[in-house]
Parts: sequence; structure tokens; C-alpha cells
Amino acid sequence: MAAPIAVAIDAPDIQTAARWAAAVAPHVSTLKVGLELYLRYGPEVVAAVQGDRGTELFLDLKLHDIPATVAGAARSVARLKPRYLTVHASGGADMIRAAAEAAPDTRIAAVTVLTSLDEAALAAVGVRGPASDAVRRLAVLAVGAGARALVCSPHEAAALRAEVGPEVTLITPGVRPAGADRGDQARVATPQEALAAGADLLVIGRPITRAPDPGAAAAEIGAALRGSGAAPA
Ligand SMILES: O=c1ccn([C@@H]2O[C@H](COP(=O)(O)O)[C@@H](O)[C@H]2O)c(=O)[nH]1
Repeated sequence: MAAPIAVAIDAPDIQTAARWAAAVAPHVSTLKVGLELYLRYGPEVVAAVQGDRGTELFLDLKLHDIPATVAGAARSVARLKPRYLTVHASGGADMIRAAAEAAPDTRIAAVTVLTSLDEAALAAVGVRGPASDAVRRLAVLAVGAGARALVCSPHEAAALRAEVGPEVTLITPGVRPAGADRGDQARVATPQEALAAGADLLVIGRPITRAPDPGAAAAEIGAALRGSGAAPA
């Protein structure tokens, strides 16, 4: 069974993206296309990454604009049939609702608080208190407005699961195998910790794509999850 991992295909060009996608697709459930590739190539890169690999598409465009503009953007990409499309929860309830209505076959995934932000960085943009408070507040707002998935760090997954129930997909970036470089991520945990906290889908990019053999790295993380009992065998 493919591991519940969305590999962040944050590649500099379409050839590298297709190569990484082919290597990791046999081992994971989902491939994530984000701003770096989509802004350069548009839908063409989705076809190159997805092919007919049998993986789900996660379009991580983090939309954030007035409701009418976000609705139009969501309609524009709905034909690519993404399983998930991200919007920033801080865009507000009307914006999230507009996205959900414009792409009814896609799970709108609301990004709560970016996993690169710690408490000091949040304070600098005027958000006081622990990240978990802001995450909870934004998550409740987003689900109330029609988001069917939430993006949070593994640190907040258990509390959000208790808050929003089993139907909402919890997606966690900020995942690092033990000993891996955390890079620009601030709120991190291991794959096993993230699943144990209640995450449904782990977003992992550089620890896989920057490995000498991305396919082997993805397979190894998937096997470790199954071995620990965190993911189904
Ligand atoms: O809060 C968020 C939301 C999205 N991301 C995205 O996930 C990947 C993480 O990649 P790594 O290389 O594993 O750090 C990346 O595409 C981000 O845009 C996030 O990190 N945090």
C-alpha cells in the first residue's frame, strides 16, 4: 500500500520534476505541485508530474485574494482534477467558501499557520501567543466555511483532530525523518510522530527529493512508517 505521503515536487525545471515524480510515485499516495513549478509551467507541469502514475494530485497554490478572484482561480484549475487545492485560511470565510463552491470535486485545504513560522515570527506579524492558538482559530473558521482539509504542523494535529473530527483531512508539512536537516521549517516532527498525532497525509519534500536516490528515500520512509505500525502494511 502506498504510504500516506505527498512528495513536494519543488523542482527547478520540468525535466527534474518528471524524474522525481517517476522515482517516488510507486511508493507514495500523492504528488504535490507548488508555486515554483506551477508559476513557471502552468498545467503542462501537472501533466508531466502526474502522467498516468495512479497518484493523487495536490495543487499547493495557496490562493489568497478576494472571494471572486479566488473562485475564478479555483474554477481555472478544477479541470486538472486536483484532489487537494490550498488556500490561506487567513483569507477569511467568504474566500474559502467561494473556493469550495467553485471546485466542488476538490478538497479545499486551508493553510492555517505556515510551518516555517515560530512564535517569534508570528509575533513580528502581529499574531500574539502560541502558534497552536492561531491554528485552532483559523481551522475552525475554515471548516465552517467549507474547507474539507487543513494544513497544519504535526505539533497541532492532535488538537485539531479533536476539534474538527474524523472527516476533515489533516495535512502536515514540517515533517523530517530523525536527523534530517530542518531547513527553513520551524514546527517539525518525524513522520511517525506526525501520523501518531492524527495526520492523514504527510508532506515531505527535500528529505526525499534531495536524497541521492529519491525513490529509495521515499520507499525507506514508507517502510519505516509501516514497520512502526503508524501506517497500514
Ligand atoms: O505550512 C506549510 C504549507 C506548505 N508547505 C509546503 O510543503 C513543502 C515542504 O517541503 P520540505 O522540503 O519538506 O520542507 C513545500 O512545498 C512547502 O511549500 C510548508 O512547508 N508549510
